[in-house]
Amino acid sequence: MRVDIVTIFPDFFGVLDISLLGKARGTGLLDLRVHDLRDFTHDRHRTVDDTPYGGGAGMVMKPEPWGEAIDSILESTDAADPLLIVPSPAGTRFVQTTARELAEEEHIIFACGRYEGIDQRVVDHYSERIRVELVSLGDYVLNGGEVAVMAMVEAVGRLIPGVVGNPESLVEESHEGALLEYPSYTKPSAWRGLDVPPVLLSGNHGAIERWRHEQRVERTQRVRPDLLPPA
Ligand SMILES: Nc1ncccc1[N+](=O)[O-]
Repeated sequence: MRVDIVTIFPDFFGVLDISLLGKARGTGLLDLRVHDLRDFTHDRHRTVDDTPYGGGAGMVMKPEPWGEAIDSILESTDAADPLLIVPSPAGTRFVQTTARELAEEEHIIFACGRYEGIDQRVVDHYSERIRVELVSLGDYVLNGGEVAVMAMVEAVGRLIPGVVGNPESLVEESHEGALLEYPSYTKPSAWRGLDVPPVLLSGNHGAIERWRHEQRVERTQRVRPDLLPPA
């Protein structure tokens, strides 16, 4: 999979050189490229935004640099059907099924805009040429799309076959099914007066599986009843 990120804060994504995603980049499983939007400006101040037509607070990102940046990426891709994702609070909610769907994509371009947004014509122009999706990480306000893209790249990247060593560890996770995951324990069996639930030390795999399922149901009912199928 190829992923291009366009941002005015390219250094923000330096952290993607480490850990699992860093390894995936090294082995070619993930071709991640970060672009500085200001490299697609031509004025001395490398201007990327301006005041909004119609008035109002904040600044809006100018369409021209975005057009040049996205055109340059599209001109360099082998993908038949690249997807442009614009993180936005006005987008559809990013959930685990979104991550799974995106993990099947050949080429994703992430456009990190400021919260005030990118000139609407960028979305309108590219919607005529490729798939464009506004995606929201959650109902809160960030100053820009970078944090959202970091989360999305991690959630998607770890699902790419070969990125996570043991695919088994991807299965019993929160949000894979409707239920949240069960609590986990490791050595020592006693810590600060707290013991590991004895069933987990019993070696009785049937009992352990039953206990784990009960824990998932109880936790989901307590924390996220909205995830449970209607009774
Ligand atoms: N919540 C957000 N706020 C600003 C930009 C992007 C956002 N998001 O969720 O993708």
